[in-house]
Amino acid sequence: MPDSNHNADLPNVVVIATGGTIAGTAASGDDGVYESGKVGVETLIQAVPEASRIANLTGIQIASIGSQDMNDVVWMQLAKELDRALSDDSVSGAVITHGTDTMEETAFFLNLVVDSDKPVVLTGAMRPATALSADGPLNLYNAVAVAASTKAIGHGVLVVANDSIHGAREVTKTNTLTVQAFESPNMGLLGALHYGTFRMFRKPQRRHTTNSIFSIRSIEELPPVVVVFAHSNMSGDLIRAAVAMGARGIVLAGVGNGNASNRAIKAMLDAREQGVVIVRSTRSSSGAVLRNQEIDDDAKGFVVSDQLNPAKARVLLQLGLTQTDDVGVVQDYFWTY
Ligand SMILES: NC(=O)CC[C@H](N)C(=O)O
Repeated sequence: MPDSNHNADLPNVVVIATGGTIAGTAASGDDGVYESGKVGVETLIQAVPEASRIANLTGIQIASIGSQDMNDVVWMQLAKELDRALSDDSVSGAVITHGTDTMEETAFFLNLVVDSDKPVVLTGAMRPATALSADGPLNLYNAVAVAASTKAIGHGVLVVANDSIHGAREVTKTNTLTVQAFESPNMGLLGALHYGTFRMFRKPQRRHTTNSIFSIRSIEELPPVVVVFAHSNMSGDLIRAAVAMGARGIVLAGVGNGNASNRAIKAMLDAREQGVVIVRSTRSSSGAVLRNQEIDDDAKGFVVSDQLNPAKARVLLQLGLTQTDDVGVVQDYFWTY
């Protein structure tokens, strides 16, 4: 890995690029219309020479996609490449550049399948590389600072954006446009940054990385799991369609306490009879869905998502179904991860 610019006194950090706005380009600095994933990893690294003063950076390009196109195949590649990189004793940590839209899902997936306590930091940008006041360069610099530091060891996979350090389990995208696009609604931040200097406030309580039973070394593919969004006048049609297309799990983005219309609940019970695992999550942006609140989960055989939003509940259910479809065991995963 070492090249002519290698500085033996600095930590080595791998930068794995997947695309997103951080690598996006527009026709001019004030153009909000842009294409994701146009700039390669070497250009991204060269655009932030300050980052190469805090770590030796090695770039790996995994994909060049907007994260709306992120999928299980890229996840497998990404997690296996990350696992390989972190197994190298000379590597201190990794940064993954990623579109912001589904960053929280990829972060949570990696948090559960990567078997290393070295810092893994996802970052991205809300403004393309060519924009006025692009936010990507400082986000990348900050992400490298965290990935290079022993202070970030053992905190699970992190998301760094806009001077904040979030945990993979809690972080969610809460704004479609502004640079302050991420929050951790139930728990708050894990740490805060100021031009690469940072403090960690706490460690995540739930199991992750080296403490997780899921491992990328034993997973080749993930089972089909879909999210169905609840709303007024909801029928059971989409739940029946999910079963017909072969879903092994369905996450309900329920109203309030993870609820849905009688017709939808009836379709969920029919799905259960066919062995489909049902997880009740919520479309509300904070709080938890707990067992037997409004709905008798014990009698119906449903699982509740605790604090995981529907997108993250989908990730844990996919991983859970690689091990079992026993709803008691799956429920335990939702209490512990
Ligand atoms: N700001 C962004 O990164 C969003 C761009 C794109 N939709 C993506 O998620 O990659």
